[in-house]
Amino acid sequence: MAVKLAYHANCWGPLGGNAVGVTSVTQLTYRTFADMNRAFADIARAGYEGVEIFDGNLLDETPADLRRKLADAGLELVSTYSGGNFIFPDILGEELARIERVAAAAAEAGASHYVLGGGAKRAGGIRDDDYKRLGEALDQAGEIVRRAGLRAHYHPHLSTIVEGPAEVTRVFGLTDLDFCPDTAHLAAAGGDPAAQVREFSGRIGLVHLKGLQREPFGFTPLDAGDLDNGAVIQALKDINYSGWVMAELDSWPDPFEGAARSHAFLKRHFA
Ligand SMILES: O=C1C[C@@H](O)[C@H](O)[C@@H](O)C1=O
Repeated sequence: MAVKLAYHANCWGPLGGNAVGVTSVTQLTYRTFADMNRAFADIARAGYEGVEIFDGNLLDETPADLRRKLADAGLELVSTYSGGNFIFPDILGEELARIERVAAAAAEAGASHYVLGGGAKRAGGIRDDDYKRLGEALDQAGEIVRRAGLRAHYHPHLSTIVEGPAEVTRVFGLTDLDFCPDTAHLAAAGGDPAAQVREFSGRIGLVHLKGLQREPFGFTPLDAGDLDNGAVIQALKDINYSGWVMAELDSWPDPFEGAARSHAFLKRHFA
């Protein structure tokens, strides 16, 4: 099994959104408020070959500058990540325009994957046809991403309408997109990430792994917390997964130390 190890650059500062997006949804990118040079240097020093960055950080600079910066650090841009509401027809065109802009920049910067999260929860609660709207929007986004030359993946996420295992199974019956399992989000929502890897064995082209501590709630490096990421890696081996494995950790007191610990864990389990 050939896997390559990558790390998300979201751990070197607070996570947030582009403030202009408060009044213009087409500008509503995700971002990490951090020195990306430091993030890239630490990720490479921890032993990873690739990196994922949020769409907002991607659009901060020209694709050529980003490519140069990553090459200097010895890293490959694997993927970018965008969130979206995806269930409101009035703003969907704006969200898709953003995805088109981001996909073009990501492709030019050398990325091969695009991760999408989201599906908004309404003030009045989830409506049954929100899942159909989400599935259709994801397929449209997927087509845009494919045209740019990237592979699109949907990433279930806490606080969206796709959290628990029944919702995960439902949405993948409504979209053709690949499944990007995020072990901590799936487990926190009551799922069994190893079982979900097996359930969607033919549809996984990128994986997000992080540790989860249930009490008090928090994400951890892969060698800590209550979630058995070793069992998930065994499931990936059993389905002959090959490709990028992306470790991540939204925040950690010493981001380099967190990245290095997860790298050691991955090396041990994929050996
Ligand atoms: O998809 C994600 C985006 C962010 O909410 C966060 O960095 C991370 O936990 C995640 O999985």
